[in-house]
Amino acid sequence: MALDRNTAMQVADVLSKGLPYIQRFTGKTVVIKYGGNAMENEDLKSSFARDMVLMKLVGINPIVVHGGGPQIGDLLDRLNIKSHFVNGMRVTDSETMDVVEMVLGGQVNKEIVSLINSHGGTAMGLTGKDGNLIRARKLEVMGQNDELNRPEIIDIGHVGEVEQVNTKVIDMLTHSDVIPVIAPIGVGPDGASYNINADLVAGKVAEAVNAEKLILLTNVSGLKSRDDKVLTGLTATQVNDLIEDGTIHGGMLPKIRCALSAVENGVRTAHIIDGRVAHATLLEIFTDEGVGTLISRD
Ligand SMILES: Nc1ncnc2c1ncn2[C@@H]1O[C@H](COP(=O)(O)OP(=O)(O)O)[C@@H](O)[C@H]1O
Ligand SMILES: CC(=O)N[C@@H](CCC(=O)OP(=O)(O)O)C(=O)O
Repeated sequence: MALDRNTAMQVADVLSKGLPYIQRFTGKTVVIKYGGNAMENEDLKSSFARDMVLMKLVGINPIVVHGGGPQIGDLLDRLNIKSHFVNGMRVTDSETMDVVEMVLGGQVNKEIVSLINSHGGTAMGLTGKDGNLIRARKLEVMGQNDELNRPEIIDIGHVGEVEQVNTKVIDMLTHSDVIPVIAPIGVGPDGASYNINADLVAGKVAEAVNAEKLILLTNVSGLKSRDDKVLTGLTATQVNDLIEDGTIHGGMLPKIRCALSAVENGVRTAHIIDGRVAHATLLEIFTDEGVGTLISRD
């Protein structure tokens, strides 16, 4: 059906307003951490997939790193396997690692790949094991030994941190028309699998590819002040102050830490945005206002 003249003018106006952003970001790489709420609702899923396809078509290179904590939790429940977290990391024994690998590398990764492809893109899914994309080492977590009243390293199993990202594999894909979709599983020197927090992987991938932006989709409207207002623009020093005075805590802490590390290691800006808003990624890239918190170097 043809658009009426007014609507057609509005469409032309919106497209034309996107021009400066397309000019600024074409040829640049943007790493997007996708997870949480944005992955559980059909409309949000398809708006995310369309955003990735559109970005690619206007010359931006999107790289998707996904989570899937709730999906791992669901399958563990169905299998009657208990799961708990230390410092925001899932304690991962061998049995849990098998489930993590099945859910992240199989179910969630392939769902995102086919979602993007069904909207006209060409996405390819990888775990950190494919092409040795994410080399990992065991993560050492400090805890308190109450009996001896001193800190000690707690063994949380097959949980890793990123040692190195093989950018050759990513370059191969981004220089073609392919959108890489990465599951946060790392590989150790002996070929073992490591379960890695998806925010950490997104941050390290963004650093390794010198991304223009790291975008972390989450379930709040952005980084908030003590009186619950979204803080729209912050420098690294301001973020450090908010960590020190306790304004940032819980699940936001690891997210913010990897955003900070990213901007301090070459990524131009990091964005914490609301994954519950349709087309959140597009709004963040193609408008000045954005939809969350922008963190930049000092
Ligand atoms: N200053 C803050 N601003 C916003 N959220 C915060 C802040 N401090 C702590 N949080 C908490 O961090 C949560 C986001 O982290 P998390 O639940 O781990 O996100 P995700 O599941 O998207 O990775 C928010 O829902 C909120 O409860
Ligand atoms: C070590 C660790 O905790 N790994 C995460 C990996 C998935 C993830 O990070 O998913 P979200 O981003 O959706 O939370 C986990 O097992 O849940």
